[in-house]
Amino acid sequence: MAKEPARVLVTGAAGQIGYALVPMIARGIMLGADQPVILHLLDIPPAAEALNGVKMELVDAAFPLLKGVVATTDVVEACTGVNIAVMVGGFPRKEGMERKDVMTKNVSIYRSQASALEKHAAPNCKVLVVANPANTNALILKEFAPSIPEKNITCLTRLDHNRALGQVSERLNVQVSDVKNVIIWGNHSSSQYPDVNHATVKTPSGEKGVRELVADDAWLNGEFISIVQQRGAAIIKARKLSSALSAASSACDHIRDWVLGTPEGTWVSMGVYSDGSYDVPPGLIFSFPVTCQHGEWKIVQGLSIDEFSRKKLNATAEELSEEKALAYSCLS
Ligand SMILES: NC(=O)c1ccc[n+]([C@@H]2O[C@H](COP(=O)([O-])OP(=O)(O)OC[C@H]3O[C@@H](n4cnc5c(N)ncnc54)[C@H](O)[C@@H]3O)[C@@H](O)[C@H]2O)c1
Ligand SMILES: O=C(O)C[C@H](O)C(=O)O
Repeated sequence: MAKEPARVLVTGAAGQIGYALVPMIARGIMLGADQPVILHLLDIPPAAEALNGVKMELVDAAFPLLKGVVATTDVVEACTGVNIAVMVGGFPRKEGMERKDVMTKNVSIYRSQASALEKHAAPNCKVLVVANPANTNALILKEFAPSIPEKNITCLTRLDHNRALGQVSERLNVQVSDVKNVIIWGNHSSSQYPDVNHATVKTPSGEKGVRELVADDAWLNGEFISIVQQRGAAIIKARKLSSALSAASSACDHIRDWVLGTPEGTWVSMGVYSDGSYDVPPGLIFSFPVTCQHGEWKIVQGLSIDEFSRKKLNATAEELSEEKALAYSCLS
């Protein structure tokens, strides 16, 4: 029997990530090739005409899985009945700006959209915040939507995770699909810690550790980390726009794995509400290694953390605590 359509909200749908993301969702890349979808597209009134253009193109593409499009500038209409909410809407970082610069503009948006989601989304709606500062926007959303379970509110660090996989694959000249279990710890910012200590590569003679294969700790502890941390800025420098196709694709990866599960023996990175695992302060949205099953994520436990990693985890946690304080000061 055909599945009921899932309602998927994309905020900021007239923007560049939105434009890349909505056809991916309508093609089944996010929720599977057997899952019909109804897209809810939200943007602000100045973008209403462009948003309508996106809707026209979705109709023109005649996606078999797409069972309807609600394109609106009304947040209540946009949030009503949604099962998945991908929060892309906001003010993007421009060349030379730090994430903190966009904080004031974005936290007030996330506060008001939290209330709309809380009141009007479907029960058990899963939320992914993409807009920067992603971890802190997600935290604000959580704080102002207290009836949404905290496990349902996440932020995107899968793009950083995928970037780390990509860098290892380029360095070793192996297929990216053969690399797994990198970890992004912490903030989706330049303080994040891309960790390869538990990452492996599938080789003809079995799985081997990335550290062993790269055999260059100076590169792994230095340039590799900086490349991944600074990749967003490098894309902005090259395109004069922030990443869009890779962000959209990674948002699909995040939701697909969350809903449909991670492959056996593989973990992914997700920004989730900290329960104090790995001595990360509770009460932050922090990127951890997670596995997913039956629509629930679980932090991978028991990984060894050496002194180098400990310092990096502490630094990114500290930045997130500062962002949290700054966000609250912007709200008052
Ligand atoms: N977490 C990640 O990995 C990641 C990666 C890339 C970009 N980003 C962030 O994603 C966000 C979107 O990037 P983009 O390149 O698509 O930006 P964009 O400027 O092209 O699009 C943003 C859209 O949001 C809309 N918008 C603004 N305020 C809104 C509101 N209150 N409600 C609904 N829509 C609103 C704008 O009108 C615009 O259409 C930015 O914050 C960017 O920094 C995050
Ligand atoms: O760095 C940015 O602001 C853009 C985005 O978060 C990215 O990682 O590409």
